[in-house]
This record gives sequence, C-alpha cells and structure tokens, in this order.
Amino acid sequence: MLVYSIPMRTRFRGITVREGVLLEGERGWGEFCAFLDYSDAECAPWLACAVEAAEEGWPAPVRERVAVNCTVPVVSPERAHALVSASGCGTAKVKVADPGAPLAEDLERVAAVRDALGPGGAVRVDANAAWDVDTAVTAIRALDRAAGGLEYVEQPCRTVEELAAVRRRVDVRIAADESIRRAEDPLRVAVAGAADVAVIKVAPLGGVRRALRVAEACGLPCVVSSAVETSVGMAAGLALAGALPELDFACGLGTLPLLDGDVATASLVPVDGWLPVPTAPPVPDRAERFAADPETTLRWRERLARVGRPRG
Ligand SMILES: O=C(O)CCC(=O)c1ccccc1C(=O)O
Ligand SMILES: [Mg+2]
Repeated sequence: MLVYSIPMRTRFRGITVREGVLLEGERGWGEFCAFLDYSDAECAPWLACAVEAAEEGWPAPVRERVAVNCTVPVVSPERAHALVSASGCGTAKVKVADPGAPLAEDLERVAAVRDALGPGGAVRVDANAAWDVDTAVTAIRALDRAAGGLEYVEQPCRTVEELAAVRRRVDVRIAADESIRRAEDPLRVAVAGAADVAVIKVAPLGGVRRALRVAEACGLPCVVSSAVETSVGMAAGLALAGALPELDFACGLGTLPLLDGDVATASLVPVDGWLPVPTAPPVPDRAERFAADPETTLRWRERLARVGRPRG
C-alpha cells in the first residue's frame, strides 16, 4: 500500500494537492482517492473501484483508444488559450461559475478557448451545480454566444428538477454529473428528460462493471470523466470508456496534465487529444517520489480501514 500526495499545477475544485492510496492485488494496482469532502459511506464505491482493478480486472474493451477533452480550470483567458493550444485536443471543457467570480470572466475564458480551438472544435462548460434556474438560463445563453456555440453545459444546477427546467428553456444540451455520481442510488436516477448527456465516473460509481450498469440504466449518451486520478486510477476510467457499447463524445479523462507529476512512468497523458485503452493498470514505479508525509499517510490508512470495514 502506497499513500501519495501530488501538487496540482492549478487549483481545481478548491484542491491544491491530490492525495490517495495505491493498493496492489492479484491483478495489479488500484487507486482509492475519494475527495476529502466525501463521507465514509460515499467512499465505499471508490474503494470497490480500486479493489476491482487490483483483484478482478476489467471487462474486454470494444475500442483501442478514446478521444478526450482538455480540462480548463478557472484561469485567465491567456492561460486558458495556452492550455488548450498545448493540449492538442479538439474538445475543451471549461470550468465556470466559480464562487465569487463574475460571469464576465467566464465569458472571456470561453471566448479564448474557442479562439484556441478554431471553429471545428467543441467547447463544453461545467458549472458544478452553482446556479439557480434563472441564473443558469441567463448564463448559458451568454456563454453559448461567447463560445460561438456550446456542445453542452454540465450540471448547471443542483437538482434533477432544476436541470429539467433549464433544459426546457435553453437550446444547449444539458449534461448530468453530480446528479448521478452523488445520488443515493445512481442506478435509479431519472435523468432522462432532465439531461441529454450522462457524465459517468468510474470511482464514485463503484468500478467499471457497476458504471456500465449505470450507463445502461440512465439511457443517455455517456461521457466518461475522471476524478483527477493518477495514471493508476485513470486506467480504470479508460477501461470503462473502452467497454461502453457507444461513445459519441470526447471523454473527460485528459486530466493528468493538471497534476504536477505522476506515479507511473507509463503516464496516461493524452497525445493529440487521444488516450489508449489499457488492458491493466500501469505499475506505479514512480510513487516513492510522491510519498505522502507520515501524518497524511496515517490519515489515509485510517480512512481506508473505516471504509473497508463491513457495515451492518
Ligand atoms: O471532465 C473533465 O474534463 C475532468 C474532470 C472534472 O471536471 C472533475 C474532476 C474532479 C471532480 C469533479 C469534476 C467535475 O466534472 O465536476
Ligand atoms: Mg462535472
């Protein structure tokens, strides 16, 4: 068992350091890296995902590679432009609606991203449930204009009902993320009617097999997205993207460049906007360089023990 701590190149989702545990089993390595705001109960599927990778392996893929989007954090228009240009991706996902940041800054950022991609690229935005319905409608119309067309807006509001209300009032596609991954029972969320696209994350949904069932149950086109894992956890997301029967959109699995380093030499950093579908997780041969301090290590050992303990 290895506990790692890797600085983020840019603050993302309020996080400046990514931490987690790497577990070795019969089949290889799995990653357990639930965000610190997840309760022990919410962590159980994240651990199941790591255990599936380490002990069970993944179902056979139906494709060898997947297209990914470049993920653009809340940064200046100049940095956003440079990130997208350097990524080689034809699709970019831009974080918007950061607490306290004015809409005008989001508009400038998406305009810069469109400029970097050119007219043939696709721009999507993620509001992480920040808006109420009226604010979302106004913001989405303005962002759609500034971006010269949006591919979709991810989780504009918190609830499924609000997503449905926004969807009735705008022309832009709606994608559901938190509505699925933080649901009490992701297999039973009624997103059809409230969203056009389902964002599917392998760790919060409990591994590749369980996420495939969620994808089928929601009945929508899927985008497989990361939780900003190292290459060990990213391999599980890629196994899911590789095994989905249909994959019509670029995936949000191009997040390794957000981390200032990786635990594996065979790093899953996209090349020209593509990532290979691995058959097994990479070996974390560089994990020692990112070994967490004793206090962080203890905190994760304790969390792992609590989450792994069977509850009645
Ligand atoms: O989808 C992507 O491009 C990257 C993944 C991403 O945005 C993300 C990463 C960690 C936690 C939450 C989210 C999110 O989609 O909201
Ligand atoms: Mg999201």
